[in-house]
Amino acid sequence: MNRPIIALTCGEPAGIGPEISLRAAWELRDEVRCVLLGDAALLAQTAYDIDRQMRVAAISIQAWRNTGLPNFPADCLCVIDCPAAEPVRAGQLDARNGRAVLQTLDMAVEGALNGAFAAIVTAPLQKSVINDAGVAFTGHTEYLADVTKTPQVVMMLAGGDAPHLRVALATTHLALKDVPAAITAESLARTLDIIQADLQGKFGIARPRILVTGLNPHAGENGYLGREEIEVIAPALQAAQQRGIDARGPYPADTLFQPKYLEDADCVLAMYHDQGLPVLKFASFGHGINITLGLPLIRTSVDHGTALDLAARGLGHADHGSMMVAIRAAAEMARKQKDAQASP
Ligand SMILES: NC(=O)c1ccc[n+]([C@@H]2O[C@H](COP(=O)([O-])OP(=O)(O)OC[C@H]3O[C@@H](n4cnc5c(N)ncnc54)[C@H](O)[C@@H]3O)[C@@H](O)[C@H]2O)c1
Ligand SMILES: N[C@H](C(=O)O)[C@H](O)COP(=O)(O)O
Repeated sequence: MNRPIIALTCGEPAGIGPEISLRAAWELRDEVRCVLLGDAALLAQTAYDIDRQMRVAAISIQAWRNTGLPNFPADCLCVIDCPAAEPVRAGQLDARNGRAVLQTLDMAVEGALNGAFAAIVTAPLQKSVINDAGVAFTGHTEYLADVTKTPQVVMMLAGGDAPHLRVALATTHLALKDVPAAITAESLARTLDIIQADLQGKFGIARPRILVTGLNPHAGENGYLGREEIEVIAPALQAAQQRGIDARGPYPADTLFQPKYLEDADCVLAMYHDQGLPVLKFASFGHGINITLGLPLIRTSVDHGTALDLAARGLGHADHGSMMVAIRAAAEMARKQKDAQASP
């Protein structure tokens, strides 16, 4: 079988990222060739502690750049070594290791853009640690947009028991007080264009149906509870419809998430992080995934964070289900994108 090569960044080394990355990569080794990016010594020790059968072999960044990936057998996971600056203690954050985490992302992007990797899958990192290391950072989503020089991207989570529950966000990691000003006709137009293009190109949905929430309670109650729906969102939806996008709304967010609406939709566009994601995570925490739309590469991630509480208790407490789904989804998106490019 022709296994796609996927870069798997192992995230915060003191969290559950190394463990769930190894477990998922190992279980999926017949379907996908995962290349792990992280501290090689930590990953080798973690692999040994999980399962003595699990084999990992590491190469340096320089060796990878000079000669590419070695031809390891399928039962040996490849690691590109991005060494932590300081010894890692499970469950204990150390800002001195923050830059090594960013290095894993940089290497994954480099490989995805030069064609070495079909996609990137990211294990969770601790956003505060990157900031404590001296780098302003709000999330993978924004960082990947920055390093690939992409002016706008869209965060979308997928999962849940309803078929195809996908929730995209009009704003990402933004303080609540800054949300209204960030929602403009222009930003909504770009967001809807990105959702349409990626649901077509990476998910194979010919004419995506997008349901859009309002910003205010009861979608503004005809202007009595806020005017963003009347002044910004509805006009943006009309303009999108004229561009051939099937976007409907704005609907009250509190009642939109029920099967009779969702059955007729490929994606819900919510206005901000905690308007859309609690619904998705309530429906599917542990087997949902996070996808960045609009990038010049494929990136998926898990639906959970670093779970330092579990990492501190040792191996065997974290569920790697979301990581399995994220890897499989990335491989599938890579296949769909390749097919779409082959038949314009
Ligand atoms: N993709 C990412 O990089 C990503 C995603 C979400 C959160 N985060 C970051 O993670 C850090 C911690 O965030 P948090 O505490 O809000 O959320 P969290 O997801 O780390 O933890 C919330 C709860 O869920 C549990 N949990 C999380 N993952 C689990 C798993 N795989 N199996 C079993 N239980 C699991 C934890 O034990 C905890 O009780 C923050 O810095 C946050 O920004 C990163
Ligand atoms: N917003 C995401 C979530 O709640 O799951 C999470 O913070 C990760 O975001 P990035 O992929 O941008 O790091």
